[in-house]
Amino acid sequence: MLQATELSGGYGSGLIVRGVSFSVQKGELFGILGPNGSGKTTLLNMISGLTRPESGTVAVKGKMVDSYTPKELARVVAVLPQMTSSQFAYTVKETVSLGRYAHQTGFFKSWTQEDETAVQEAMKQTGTSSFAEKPLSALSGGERQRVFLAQALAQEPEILLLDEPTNHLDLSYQKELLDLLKSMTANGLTVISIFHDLNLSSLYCDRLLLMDAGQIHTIGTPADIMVEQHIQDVYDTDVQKQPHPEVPKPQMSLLPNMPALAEVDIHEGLLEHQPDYIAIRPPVPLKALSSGVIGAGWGWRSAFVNRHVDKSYNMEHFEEEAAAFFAGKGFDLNETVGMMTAVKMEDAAWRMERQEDVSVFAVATAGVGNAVDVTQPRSSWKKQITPGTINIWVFANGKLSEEAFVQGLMTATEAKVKALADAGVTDRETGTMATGTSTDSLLIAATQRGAYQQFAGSITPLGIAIGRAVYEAVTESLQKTTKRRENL
Ligand SMILES: Nc1ncnc2c1ncn2[C@@H]1O[C@H](COP(=O)(O)OP(=O)(O)OP(=O)(O)O)[C@@H](O)[C@H]1O
Repeated sequence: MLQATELSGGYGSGLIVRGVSFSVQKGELFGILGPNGSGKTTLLNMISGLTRPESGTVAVKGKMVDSYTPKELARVVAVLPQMTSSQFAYTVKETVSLGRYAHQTGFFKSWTQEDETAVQEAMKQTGTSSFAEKPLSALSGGERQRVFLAQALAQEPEILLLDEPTNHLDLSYQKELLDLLKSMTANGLTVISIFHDLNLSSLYCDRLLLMDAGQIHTIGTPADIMVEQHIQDVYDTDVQKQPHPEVPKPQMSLLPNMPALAEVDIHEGLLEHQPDYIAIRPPVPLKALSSGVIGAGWGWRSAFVNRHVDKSYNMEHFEEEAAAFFAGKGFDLNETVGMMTAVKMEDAAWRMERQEDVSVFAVATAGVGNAVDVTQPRSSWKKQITPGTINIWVFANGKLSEEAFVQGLMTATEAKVKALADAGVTDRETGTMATGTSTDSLLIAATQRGAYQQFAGSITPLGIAIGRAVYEAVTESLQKTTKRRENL
């Protein structure tokens, strides 16, 4: 649809854009990224024919841009116009109607039904119909931006060129505009747009071109561009990549400059003992990965609670009931990991283990009424879920990689299984050694301060500390719950 070949040029002396070549296919949403002054607008102006390149060519639908008459080109390529104050006296509809000039023919340039339909449709698509008769001067910056988009759409182009179209738009209009562009590209419109927001461009664009000092740094899919090193090289800024929670597109988070943080230790002294729960409210939020009833998954958490419930506890609506309980005790549900167990809180056990430059504080409540050997065949859903469970908390006093978090979960699980084996716990249904219970829960939380721990496998300092602390805490809690059962 559009082919740029060896484009170079600028303003008078000196080249701003140097040797840029790329092609855009029909129906693509193609993003141009790059720092301030890297030449994005200059490149877009060359594509639209506004600026003549010093050398190189732009072909639109196989024909050189400079061989189109302005009107011919305007029927194919629309540019989101830049706002000027002289336009403020026009109404919204008049402004949008200007987009039709390329389609008007004949000396008197009469307004046809087709023109009217295109204008109405463009206003509808951009949500500007309701203020059609208002002057532009009476609109907010975001509303004006949408009016100019409507003007470009009224042109009914095949290629739409946009320079930071989400400028001035609030979150919901940014999404609406990009959803609209995406649906229009699905219907064959080709969109080439400059973006400043890396994450939005990664979410919506099919391909991206990353400019650096007038040249192409990288061109490719969002996954090709959203590489920490590329972004750091071009923007000279520290970023960290993570997956979008729902869409397979990478996202970048800025890493602010932070003062060196004082080390914090999670230890026994922080344990809060209540008759029906134990809790830790650490002095700083901890980065956590858990399977808690509340606060599962990744998050920064400022409270950890393990709550005792009776064996007859109705599990049917346990999520709502648990949320109400934790909130009632003053825990912020957005920042809390909450677990539940039939184990009495007096039977909780904990252990601190230090290994080289890292320490681990583990807390366990180990009830094995529902002990299961996961390696045995069985029907997949239990007849009756009862709250008999092993809940394990692993607090690591160190800075953990994501790899270490995942390995930490493995190491803690291995330690739990060994504790069960050594205690001779069996699966009642199969008579074989139990590997856990039917509803075990696990948390690993780290201060993210202190020595960096890349790994938490079984022979690393962190892994050894986790293995020892979890084994001892689970074993002691098992002894306590077993004793309580025997005394009944
Ligand atoms: N009309 C002009 N005359 C002279 N120099 C210009 C003109 N417009 C831009 N420049 C210069 O060209 C360089 C690239 O500008 P351009 O606007 O293309 O960058 P950009 O990547 O779009 O930047 P931004 O992200 O800030 O919008 C800048 O150094 C700028 O000062």
